[in-house]
Amino acid sequence: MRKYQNRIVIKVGTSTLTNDIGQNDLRSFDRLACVLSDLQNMGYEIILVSSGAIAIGTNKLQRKTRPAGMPLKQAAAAIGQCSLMHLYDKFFNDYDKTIAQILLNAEDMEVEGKKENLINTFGALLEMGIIPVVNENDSVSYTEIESADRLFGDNDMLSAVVAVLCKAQKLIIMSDVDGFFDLDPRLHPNAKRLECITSIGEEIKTLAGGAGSRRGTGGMKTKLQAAELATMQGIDTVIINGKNPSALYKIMKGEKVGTLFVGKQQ
Ligand SMILES: Nc1ncnc2c1ncn2[C@@H]1O[C@H](COP(=O)(O)OP(=O)(O)O)[C@@H](O)[C@H]1O
Ligand SMILES: N[C@@H](CCC(=O)OP(=O)(O)O)C(=O)O
Repeated sequence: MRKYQNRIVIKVGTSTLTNDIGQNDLRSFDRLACVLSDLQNMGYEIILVSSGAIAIGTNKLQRKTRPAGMPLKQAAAAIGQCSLMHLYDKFFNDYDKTIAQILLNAEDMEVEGKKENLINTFGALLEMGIIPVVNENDSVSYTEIESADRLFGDNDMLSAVVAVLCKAQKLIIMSDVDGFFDLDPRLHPNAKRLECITSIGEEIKTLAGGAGSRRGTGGMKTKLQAAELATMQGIDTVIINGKNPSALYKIMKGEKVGTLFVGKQQ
């Protein structure tokens, strides 16, 4: 697959955008907007895939825990998506950047006409120097929130699908840990980070556990699935800690940060 050398897809998870008591982590939003705007000033084309709608909506509804029933989860996503985009708009605006919202579901990519439209929309936005902010269209697709195998029920996977669709050079997945470890670092303090993974075999898959916080979904399992999809198409995928987005500068310089999954030679 021919790729756009300066195009990068960055995915940020709920665990980075909200704090331990479920409130919006404004410093995280600000740091992220600053670094992504700066990278765009350096000539990179940026596509942001952002989770957070359900958690932010839950917070806005003054509920302590994520709603259990599907209609309420979808309602929370609809409420939270507005706040999420308002926050991004505000922080990116501080750095003179315009953003655009794209809500989509994995099945949209399977319909040829829709796929073409999406490619054209992304292309037009990027050409105008606008930063697309993508999330699942949670209020119309319950499979995205609660599918049994979660293959497409997660923004990790959606970010890989977007990276392939947009022929990105790199996919960066930001989480609340420093990368992919040989054991879940929250449960095993002595777990070791793997710096570079050239092939995602069964051995690696058994190391990936589920979500670490009550706010995150999917954990490393879905990040690994995303890395597998992207690397198969030759897209290097890096998992880093979202609390330190300035690590992105290092990645662009080819320095080792987090865990790199090397894209297959095409
Ligand atoms: N092998 C592993 N290496 C690193 N983290 C892991 C691993 N297995 C499970 N995890 C868990 O995955 C969590 C990150 O995923 P998740 O909770 O879904 O967050 P996010 O909102 O960033 O997607 C970490 O907090 C960690 O507890
Ligand atoms: N679309 C959902 C995100 C679901 C999801 O994948 O969350 P996360 O594991 O934090 O990336 C939302 O915006 O709340």
